[in-house]
Amino acid sequence: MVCFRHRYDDTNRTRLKTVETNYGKKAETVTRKTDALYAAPLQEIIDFQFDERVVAVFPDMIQRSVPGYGMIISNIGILAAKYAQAGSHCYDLGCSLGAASLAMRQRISTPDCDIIAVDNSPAMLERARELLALDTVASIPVTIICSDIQDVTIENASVVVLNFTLQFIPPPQRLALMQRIYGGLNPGGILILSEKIAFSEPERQNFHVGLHHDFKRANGYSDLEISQKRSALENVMIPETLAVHHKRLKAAGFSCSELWLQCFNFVSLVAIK
Ligand SMILES: Nc1ncnc2c1ncn2[C@@H]1O[C@H](C[S@+](CC[C@H]([NH3+])C(=O)[O-])CC(=O)[O-])[C@@H](O)[C@H]1O
Ligand SMILES: O=C(O)C(=O)Cc1ccccc1
Repeated sequence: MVCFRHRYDDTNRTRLKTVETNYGKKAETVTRKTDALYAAPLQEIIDFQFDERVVAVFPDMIQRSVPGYGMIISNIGILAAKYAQAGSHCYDLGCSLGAASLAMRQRISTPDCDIIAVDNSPAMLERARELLALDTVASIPVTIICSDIQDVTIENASVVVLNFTLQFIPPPQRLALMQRIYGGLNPGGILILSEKIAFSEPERQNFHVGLHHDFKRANGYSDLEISQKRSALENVMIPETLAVHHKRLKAAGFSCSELWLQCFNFVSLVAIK
Protein backbone atom coordinates (compact mmCIF):
# COMPACT_ATOMS: atom_id res chain seq x y z
CA MET A 1 0.00 0.00 0.00
CA VAL A 2 1.09 3.56 -0.61
CA CYS A 3 1.73 5.64 2.50
CA PHE A 4 2.84 9.23 2.93
CA ARG A 5 5.00 11.05 5.43
CA HIS A 6 4.82 14.80 4.96
CA ARG A 7 7.73 17.21 5.21
CA TYR A 8 7.54 20.92 4.50
CA ASP A 9 10.17 22.88 2.62
CA ASP A 10 9.45 26.53 3.44
CA THR A 11 12.42 27.87 1.49
CA ASN A 12 10.57 27.86 -1.84
CA ARG A 13 6.92 27.36 -0.98
CA THR A 14 7.06 23.91 -2.54
CA ARG A 15 5.53 21.31 -0.33
CA LEU A 16 7.66 18.20 -0.55
CA LYS A 17 6.47 14.90 0.72
CA THR A 18 8.78 12.07 1.47
CA VAL A 19 6.87 9.09 0.25
CA GLU A 20 7.23 5.39 0.58
CA THR A 21 5.63 4.09 -2.57
CA ASN A 22 5.71 0.83 -4.43
CA TYR A 23 8.60 2.45 -6.36
CA GLY A 24 11.01 0.11 -4.59
CA LYS A 25 10.45 -2.84 -2.31
CA LYS A 26 13.09 -1.89 0.23
CA ALA A 27 10.97 1.22 0.99
CA GLU A 28 13.50 3.57 -0.53
CA THR A 29 12.02 7.03 -0.29
CA VAL A 30 11.11 9.09 -3.30
CA THR A 31 10.67 12.82 -2.90
CA ARG A 32 7.20 13.71 -4.06
CA LYS A 33 6.60 17.24 -5.28
CA THR A 34 3.11 18.71 -4.93
CA ASP A 35 1.21 19.36 -8.16
CA ALA A 36 0.48 23.08 -8.45
CA LEU A 37 0.65 23.28 -12.28
CA TYR A 38 -2.81 24.83 -12.62
CA ALA A 39 -2.85 26.76 -9.32
CA ALA A 40 -2.17 30.25 -10.75
CA PRO A 41 -4.53 31.87 -13.28
CA LEU A 42 -3.25 31.12 -16.80
CA GLN A 43 -3.53 33.60 -19.72
CA GLU A 44 -3.92 30.78 -22.18
CA ILE A 45 -4.68 27.14 -21.43
CA ILE A 46 -2.64 24.89 -23.66
CA ASP A 47 -3.43 21.23 -24.31
CA PHE A 48 -2.22 18.89 -21.56
CA GLN A 49 1.15 17.25 -22.32
CA PHE A 50 3.22 14.65 -20.46
CA ASP A 51 6.30 16.91 -20.33
CA GLU A 52 9.03 17.52 -17.71
CA ARG A 53 6.73 19.74 -15.60
CA VAL A 54 4.09 17.01 -15.38
CA VAL A 55 6.71 14.31 -14.76
CA ALA A 56 8.07 16.24 -11.74
CA VAL A 57 4.67 16.17 -10.00
CA PHE A 58 3.12 13.07 -11.58
CA PRO A 59 2.95 10.71 -8.54
CA ASP A 60 1.22 13.45 -6.54
CA MET A 61 -1.03 14.49 -9.46
CA ILE A 62 -2.32 11.02 -10.25
CA GLN A 63 -2.85 10.04 -6.61
CA ARG A 64 -4.82 13.24 -5.86
CA SER A 65 -6.77 13.17 -9.15
CA VAL A 66 -7.73 9.56 -9.81
CA PRO A 67 -10.00 8.00 -7.19
CA GLY A 68 -8.91 4.42 -6.55
CA TYR A 69 -5.53 4.77 -8.29
CA GLY A 70 -3.51 3.14 -5.45
CA MET A 71 -6.00 0.30 -5.20
CA ILE A 72 -5.90 -0.29 -8.96
CA ILE A 73 -2.07 -0.39 -9.00
CA SER A 74 -1.95 -2.89 -6.10
CA ASN A 75 -4.54 -5.12 -7.75
CA ILE A 76 -2.78 -5.04 -11.13
CA GLY A 77 -0.03 -6.87 -9.22
CA ILE A 78 -2.55 -9.39 -7.89
CA LEU A 79 -4.14 -9.97 -11.32
CA ALA A 80 -0.75 -10.26 -13.03
CA ALA A 81 0.45 -12.82 -10.46
CA LYS A 82 -2.62 -14.94 -11.25
CA TYR A 83 -2.53 -14.72 -15.04
CA ALA A 84 1.16 -14.39 -15.96
CA GLN A 85 2.19 -17.43 -18.01
CA ALA A 86 5.65 -18.98 -17.99
CA GLY A 87 7.84 -17.73 -20.82
CA SER A 88 5.46 -14.91 -21.83
CA HIS A 89 5.56 -11.10 -21.95
CA CYS A 90 3.56 -8.73 -19.71
CA TYR A 91 2.97 -5.34 -21.35
CA ASP A 92 2.45 -2.01 -19.56
CA LEU A 93 1.17 0.28 -22.34
CA GLY A 94 1.38 3.98 -21.44
CA CYS A 95 3.51 3.10 -18.42
CA SER A 96 4.28 6.70 -17.28
CA LEU A 97 6.62 6.23 -14.28
CA GLY A 98 6.18 2.46 -14.29
CA ALA A 99 3.88 2.05 -11.27
CA ALA A 100 1.98 -0.87 -12.86
CA SER A 101 5.22 -2.48 -14.07
CA LEU A 102 6.60 -2.31 -10.53
CA ALA A 103 3.42 -3.77 -9.06
CA MET A 104 3.60 -6.66 -11.56
CA ARG A 105 7.32 -7.17 -11.01
CA GLN A 106 6.87 -7.33 -7.25
CA ARG A 107 4.04 -9.90 -7.41
CA ILE A 108 4.74 -12.24 -10.34
CA SER A 109 6.49 -15.45 -9.37
CA THR A 110 5.88 -17.34 -12.66
CA PRO A 111 9.21 -18.34 -14.26
CA ASP A 112 10.69 -16.72 -17.36
CA CYS A 113 8.32 -13.77 -17.64
CA ASP A 114 9.43 -10.31 -18.59
CA ILE A 115 7.76 -6.92 -18.63
CA ILE A 116 7.68 -4.58 -21.62
CA ALA A 117 6.85 -1.01 -20.56
CA VAL A 118 5.96 1.45 -23.32
CA ASP A 119 5.33 5.19 -23.33
CA ASN A 120 5.81 7.95 -25.90
CA SER A 121 6.96 10.61 -23.40
CA PRO A 122 10.79 10.64 -23.17
CA ALA A 123 10.57 12.70 -19.95
CA MET A 124 8.34 10.07 -18.30
CA LEU A 125 10.64 7.25 -19.34
CA GLU A 126 13.79 8.98 -18.08
CA ARG A 127 12.26 9.13 -14.59
CA ALA A 128 10.71 5.63 -14.94
CA ARG A 129 14.19 4.23 -15.57
CA GLU A 130 15.49 5.82 -12.34
CA LEU A 131 12.55 4.52 -10.29
CA LEU A 132 12.83 1.00 -11.71
CA ALA A 133 16.53 0.98 -10.88
CA LEU A 134 15.66 1.67 -7.20
CA ASP A 135 13.74 -1.59 -7.09
CA THR A 136 16.70 -3.89 -6.63
CA VAL A 137 14.94 -6.88 -5.07
CA ALA A 138 12.66 -8.05 -7.87
CA SER A 139 14.36 -10.05 -10.56
CA ILE A 140 11.89 -9.91 -13.47
CA PRO A 141 13.49 -7.92 -16.31
CA VAL A 142 11.72 -4.77 -17.48
CA THR A 143 12.40 -3.46 -20.99
CA ILE A 144 11.45 0.17 -21.50
CA ILE A 145 10.43 1.24 -25.00
CA CYS A 146 9.86 4.84 -26.09
CA SER A 147 7.16 4.53 -28.75
CA ASP A 148 3.57 5.16 -29.62
CA ILE A 149 1.72 2.12 -28.23
CA GLN A 150 0.00 1.84 -31.62
CA ASP A 151 3.36 0.97 -33.24
CA VAL A 152 4.58 -1.66 -30.77
CA THR A 153 4.41 -5.36 -31.64
CA ILE A 154 2.35 -7.27 -29.09
CA GLU A 155 3.12 -10.98 -29.09
CA ASN A 156 3.25 -13.95 -26.73
CA ALA A 157 1.48 -11.83 -24.10
CA SER A 158 -0.21 -13.15 -20.97
CA VAL A 159 -0.96 -9.77 -19.32
CA VAL A 160 -1.54 -6.44 -21.08
CA VAL A 161 -2.15 -3.33 -18.97
CA LEU A 162 -3.74 -0.16 -20.34
CA ASN A 163 -3.99 1.80 -17.09
CA PHE A 164 -5.58 5.16 -18.00
CA THR A 165 -3.91 5.23 -21.43
CA LEU A 166 -6.64 4.34 -23.97
CA GLN A 167 -8.42 7.60 -23.11
CA PHE A 168 -5.51 9.48 -24.78
CA ILE A 169 -5.77 7.54 -28.08
CA PRO A 170 -8.08 9.20 -30.64
CA PRO A 171 -11.40 7.23 -30.54
CA PRO A 172 -11.34 6.14 -34.22
CA GLN A 173 -7.97 4.42 -33.58
CA ARG A 174 -9.01 2.55 -30.43
CA LEU A 175 -10.56 -0.57 -32.01
CA ALA A 176 -7.46 -1.34 -34.11
CA LEU A 177 -5.30 -1.16 -30.95
CA MET A 178 -7.64 -3.50 -29.08
CA GLN A 179 -7.61 -5.93 -32.00
CA ARG A 180 -3.79 -5.96 -31.97
CA ILE A 181 -3.81 -6.56 -28.21
CA TYR A 182 -6.30 -9.42 -28.59
CA GLY A 183 -4.21 -10.87 -31.42
CA GLY A 184 -1.01 -10.72 -29.33
CA LEU A 185 -2.49 -12.33 -26.21
CA ASN A 186 -2.09 -16.05 -25.59
CA PRO A 187 -5.27 -18.03 -24.77
CA GLY A 188 -6.03 -17.47 -21.08
CA GLY A 189 -4.21 -14.11 -21.10
CA ILE A 190 -5.81 -10.88 -19.82
CA LEU A 191 -6.19 -7.23 -20.67
CA ILE A 192 -6.55 -4.87 -17.71
CA LEU A 193 -8.21 -1.67 -18.93
CA SER A 194 -8.63 1.32 -16.60
CA GLU A 195 -10.36 4.48 -17.84
CA LYS A 196 -12.14 7.65 -16.84
CA ILE A 197 -15.65 7.12 -18.22
CA ALA A 198 -18.56 9.26 -19.44
CA PHE A 199 -22.28 8.65 -18.90
CA SER A 200 -24.93 9.08 -21.59
CA GLU A 201 -27.59 10.33 -19.12
CA PRO A 202 -26.81 13.94 -18.07
CA GLU A 203 -27.98 13.31 -14.46
CA ARG A 204 -25.57 10.43 -14.01
CA GLN A 205 -22.76 12.37 -15.75
CA ASN A 206 -23.28 15.34 -13.39
CA PHE A 207 -23.51 13.07 -10.34
CA HIS A 208 -20.16 11.36 -11.03
CA VAL A 209 -18.30 14.44 -12.30
CA GLY A 210 -19.53 16.38 -9.23
CA LEU A 211 -18.23 13.68 -6.90
CA HIS A 212 -14.91 13.51 -8.77
CA HIS A 213 -14.50 17.27 -8.30
CA ASP A 214 -15.38 16.89 -4.58
CA PHE A 215 -12.66 14.20 -4.40
CA LYS A 216 -10.14 16.60 -5.99
CA ARG A 217 -11.19 19.46 -3.67
CA ALA A 218 -10.83 17.14 -0.65
CA ASN A 219 -7.30 16.42 -1.89
CA GLY A 220 -6.40 20.12 -1.84
CA TYR A 221 -7.12 21.27 -5.41
CA SER A 222 -8.89 24.63 -5.78
CA ASP A 223 -11.85 25.27 -8.10
CA LEU A 224 -9.46 27.21 -10.38
CA GLU A 225 -7.03 24.27 -10.58
CA ILE A 226 -9.88 21.87 -11.31
CA SER A 227 -11.35 24.06 -14.05
CA GLN A 228 -8.03 25.00 -15.73
CA LYS A 229 -6.88 21.37 -15.84
CA ARG A 230 -10.28 20.32 -17.14
CA SER A 231 -9.87 22.75 -20.08
CA ALA A 232 -6.32 21.53 -20.74
CA LEU A 233 -7.56 17.92 -20.93
CA GLU A 234 -10.62 18.65 -23.07
CA ASN A 235 -9.06 17.95 -26.49
CA VAL A 236 -6.58 15.27 -25.46
CA MET A 237 -8.39 12.94 -23.06
CA ILE A 238 -11.68 11.58 -24.40
CA PRO A 239 -13.70 9.41 -21.99
CA GLU A 240 -16.32 7.04 -23.39
CA THR A 241 -19.22 5.19 -21.76
CA LEU A 242 -18.81 1.80 -20.12
CA ALA A 243 -21.16 0.34 -22.77
CA VAL A 244 -18.84 1.56 -25.55
CA HIS A 245 -15.84 -0.06 -23.82
CA HIS A 246 -17.61 -3.42 -23.36
CA LYS A 247 -18.84 -3.32 -26.98
CA ARG A 248 -15.36 -2.54 -28.37
CA LEU A 249 -13.77 -5.32 -26.28
CA LYS A 250 -16.32 -7.73 -27.74
CA ALA A 251 -15.69 -6.46 -31.28
CA ALA A 252 -11.95 -6.96 -30.73
CA GLY A 253 -12.59 -10.63 -29.89
CA PHE A 254 -12.91 -10.75 -26.07
CA SER A 255 -15.89 -12.95 -25.26
CA CYS A 256 -16.32 -11.33 -21.83
CA SER A 257 -15.14 -8.27 -19.96
CA GLU A 258 -15.66 -7.78 -16.25
CA LEU A 259 -15.87 -4.52 -14.28
CA TRP A 260 -13.75 -5.18 -11.20
CA LEU A 261 -13.57 -1.64 -9.78
CA GLN A 262 -15.51 1.60 -10.07
CA CYS A 263 -15.05 4.78 -8.08
CA PHE A 264 -17.21 7.64 -9.41
CA ASN A 265 -16.33 8.07 -13.11
CA PHE A 266 -13.16 5.94 -12.94
CA VAL A 267 -13.29 2.24 -13.73
CA SER A 268 -11.10 -0.76 -14.26
CA LEU A 269 -12.09 -3.76 -16.39
CA VAL A 270 -10.50 -7.10 -17.00
CA ALA A 271 -11.04 -9.04 -20.22
CA ILE A 272 -9.87 -12.62 -20.66
CA LYS A 273 -8.93 -14.23 -23.98
N1 LIG B 1 -0.07 7.02 -28.08
C1 LIG B 1 0.62 6.82 -26.95
N2 LIG B 1 1.66 5.96 -26.95
C2 LIG B 1 2.39 5.76 -25.82
N3 LIG B 1 2.12 6.35 -24.64
C3 LIG B 1 1.08 7.22 -24.62
C4 LIG B 1 0.30 7.51 -25.75
N4 LIG B 1 -0.65 8.41 -25.42
C5 LIG B 1 -0.46 8.69 -24.11
N5 LIG B 1 0.59 7.98 -23.63
C6 LIG B 1 1.11 7.95 -22.26
O1 LIG B 1 0.11 7.42 -21.44
C7 LIG B 1 0.32 7.86 -20.12
C8 LIG B 1 -1.03 8.20 -19.52
S1 LIG B 1 -1.02 8.23 -17.78
C9 LIG B 1 -0.87 6.50 -17.45
C10 LIG B 1 -0.65 6.15 -16.02
C11 LIG B 1 0.16 4.89 -15.84
N6 LIG B 1 -0.28 3.81 -16.71
C12 LIG B 1 0.15 4.46 -14.41
O2 LIG B 1 -0.38 3.37 -14.11
O3 LIG B 1 0.69 5.21 -13.57
C13 LIG B 1 -2.66 8.50 -17.35
C14 LIG B 1 -2.96 9.84 -16.87
O4 LIG B 1 -2.04 10.64 -16.63
O5 LIG B 1 -4.21 10.10 -16.68
C15 LIG B 1 1.29 9.04 -20.19
O6 LIG B 1 2.52 8.72 -19.60
C16 LIG B 1 1.42 9.32 -21.67
O7 LIG B 1 2.71 9.78 -22.05
O1 LIG C 1 -7.21 15.22 -13.18
C1 LIG C 1 -8.19 14.78 -13.76
O2 LIG C 1 -9.22 15.48 -13.81
C2 LIG C 1 -8.22 13.47 -14.38
O3 LIG C 1 -9.17 13.18 -15.01
C3 LIG C 1 -7.12 12.47 -14.21
C4 LIG C 1 -5.78 12.78 -14.76
C5 LIG C 1 -4.68 12.48 -13.96
C6 LIG C 1 -3.40 12.76 -14.43
C7 LIG C 1 -3.22 13.31 -15.69
C8 LIG C 1 -4.32 13.56 -16.50
C9 LIG C 1 -5.60 13.28 -16.03
